[in-house]
Amino acid sequence: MELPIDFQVKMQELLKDEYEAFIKSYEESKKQGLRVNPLKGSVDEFLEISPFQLEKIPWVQEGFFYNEEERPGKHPFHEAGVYYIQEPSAMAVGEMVDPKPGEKVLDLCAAPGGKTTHLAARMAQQGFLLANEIHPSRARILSQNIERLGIRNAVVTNETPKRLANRFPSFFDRILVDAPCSGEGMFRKDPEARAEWSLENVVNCSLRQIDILNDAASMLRPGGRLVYSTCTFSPEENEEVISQFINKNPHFDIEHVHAYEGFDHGRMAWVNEPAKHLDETLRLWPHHIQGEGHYIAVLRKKEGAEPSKRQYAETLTDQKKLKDYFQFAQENLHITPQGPFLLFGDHLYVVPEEMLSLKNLKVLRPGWHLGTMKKNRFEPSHALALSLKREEVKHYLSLNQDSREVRAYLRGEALQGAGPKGWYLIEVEGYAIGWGKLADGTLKNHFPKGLRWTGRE
Ligand SMILES: C[S@@+](CC[C@H](N)C(=O)[O-])C[C@H]1O[C@@H](n2cnc3c(N)ncnc32)[C@H](O)[C@@H]1O
Repeated sequence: MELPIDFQVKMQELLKDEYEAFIKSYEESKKQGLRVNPLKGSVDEFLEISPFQLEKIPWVQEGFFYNEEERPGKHPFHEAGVYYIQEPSAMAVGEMVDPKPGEKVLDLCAAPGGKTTHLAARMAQQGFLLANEIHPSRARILSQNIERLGIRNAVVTNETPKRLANRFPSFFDRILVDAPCSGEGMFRKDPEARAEWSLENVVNCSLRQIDILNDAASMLRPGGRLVYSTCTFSPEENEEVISQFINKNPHFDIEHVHAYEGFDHGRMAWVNEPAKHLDETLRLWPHHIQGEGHYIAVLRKKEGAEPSKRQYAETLTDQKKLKDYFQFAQENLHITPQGPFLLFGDHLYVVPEEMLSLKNLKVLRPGWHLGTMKKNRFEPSHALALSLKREEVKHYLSLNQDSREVRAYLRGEALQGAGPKGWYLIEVEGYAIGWGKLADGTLKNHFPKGLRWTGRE
């Protein structure tokens, strides 16, 4: 593998005796990982039917290594959001954020959603998760992944950190800044990261990271936890960013976190003015663990006063407008998702409790999308299907993972069905994968056109 020469020289100077082991790791193949989504079912349930050879990743509750020749991204389980494919080291970050159900959590640089979906798993559908991404096309992918994983309590925005900081001062219990970086830790995985790398870009990245971190810090409530992570090795983007930030913000401390076997610590000697406890931050090296390079710092804001005035989101008060929705729920569901409701055009959402007003912000998903108010009827959304369990619906059709029908459904074909008319939750091995609408023995396919397996087996 061809690595930039300046990068090699720099790493040799930094790592000295360790350099040889480090550079040798580039000859080994990268490790692949998937994280089971507990919002869909337990790890044990999945292991009983998993067609993949899995090996536990020690540092994450639901994480597994899988073999290179396996293709979990092309299995119907992927469409059902049963797992998220994620680089194993990256899974350590969500574990360090460690959000709890009911909290207010911000993922500031969130696309494509690896860490957001991990945070959502820990929050167990309770609380408010704001997932933000600055690039519009990446924000759309983030939003799709949130839908696929069946997450009910997330809002997706496409904003700059600055504009969010103005709206959410001292608000969140936990914030993740998974910062845009020079990507040195992904060289083994991503040829583009190798091609784009330069010493100058490392410096530019560090300047941007400081700005993002400052904005994030202002959105954290007193006593809250802020996690900063990168997938790069350069001290300028890691120990240096954290030292500069802590030295200028004495109301923040670096927290001690558990280091799993093979995890290393931030290097005091790599910066001029190291912050206190900088050696409590974590470094993950590809020659010490089965994963790519990462850096993680966990910070805590000291206790202090919180702002008293907040402008909360305006939600729907006149539920008469929702007659068709309630009728749909009565006919097809055993539950009736309750508000706070929000109508965004014709689209009906349930917004997370305690959500502030999003007026004038670019919002892709203001909450749990239930469906669309059509003329005299309600049409349930794909997001609703993917977030439902069998016991929550009146009708379902369960397909086998190897069946011809499941592939036909994913291609957008109609299926045969028998039973009362109505909306059927289509499942693969008990995991919801989309809607079908039954009439006269035919289940009309409602798997979204943009997601269909056209041209695929
Ligand atoms: C390391 S990636 C995030 C990966 C993501 N957290 C995950 O686990 O899937 C960093 C993200 O920051 C975004 N970004 C780029 N410039 C930014 C800026 N100035 N402010 C905030 N985010 C930015 C990038 O578009 C990118 O999606």
